[in-house]
Amino acid sequence: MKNGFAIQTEILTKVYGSGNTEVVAMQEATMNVSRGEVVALLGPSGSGKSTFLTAIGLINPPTSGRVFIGGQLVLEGSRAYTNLRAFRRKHLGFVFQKANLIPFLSALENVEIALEINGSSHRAARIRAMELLDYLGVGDRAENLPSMLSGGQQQRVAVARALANHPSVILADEPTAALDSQRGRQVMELFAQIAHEQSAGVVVVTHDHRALDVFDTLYEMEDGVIRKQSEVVAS
Ligand SMILES: Nc1ncnc2c1ncn2[C@@H]1O[C@H](COP(=O)(O)OP(=O)(O)OP(=O)(O)O)[C@@H](O)[C@H]1O
Repeated sequence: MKNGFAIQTEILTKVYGSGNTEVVAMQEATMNVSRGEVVALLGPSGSGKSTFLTAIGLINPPTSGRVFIGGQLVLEGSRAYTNLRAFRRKHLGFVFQKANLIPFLSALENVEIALEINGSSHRAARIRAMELLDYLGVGDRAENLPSMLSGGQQQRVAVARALANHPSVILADEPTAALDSQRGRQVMELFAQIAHEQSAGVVVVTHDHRALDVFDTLYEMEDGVIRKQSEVVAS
């Protein structure tokens, strides 16, 4: 059952704790991300951005509400409609604030391993990993260990790893926090390029307001509520 959406959420709510320690971290959060759309999710610290991202990333299920990925119902509250680990590996790519590369593997091997875990042969993994590093502009650093790469180069390798299995959804949590503004902008531009060229839905949580023009859509989260930026401006 395919439709034009990479991600759809219906009134996601997340409540942590109970009684007087109860925190409503996310309230009726609804967001539709098309294939090929790159979205920024902004908002102050503690507003619920990570809670939302980890819910659509199938890591931290919502208390209630539904998550669809590629038109398929995957979660309804904490009830899973599929094997979440396998589904995550196949359909989702994650990029974090720090590249989190395996320090004793080369850039190439860091990407290869993501493919081999998913069943690729060593030979096929090597070819695809090299293609990805070239695509991301770090092909010439393939044999280097992460410690020999700059922060921006490491982040590009992390993006290559996230793309390895052709995910339909890419989720990034403050991917430019450790980068200077020029390299941060390049990484944001890369996300836009990936969304447009690979028809993936991309959601980037960011505090970085310097490169917002690369995004198709901006959402703002405040006190657990998500609104599209145009609605924020209009109100
Ligand atoms: N495991 C948890 N148990 C209890 N409360 C939590 C838990 N995780 C998050 N919260 C609370 O939920 C709210 C939203 O947190 P969340 O981490 O989603 O915000 P955020 O917008 O990602 O913040 P930041 O930008 O600082 O990362 C906060 O009030 C936080 O304290």
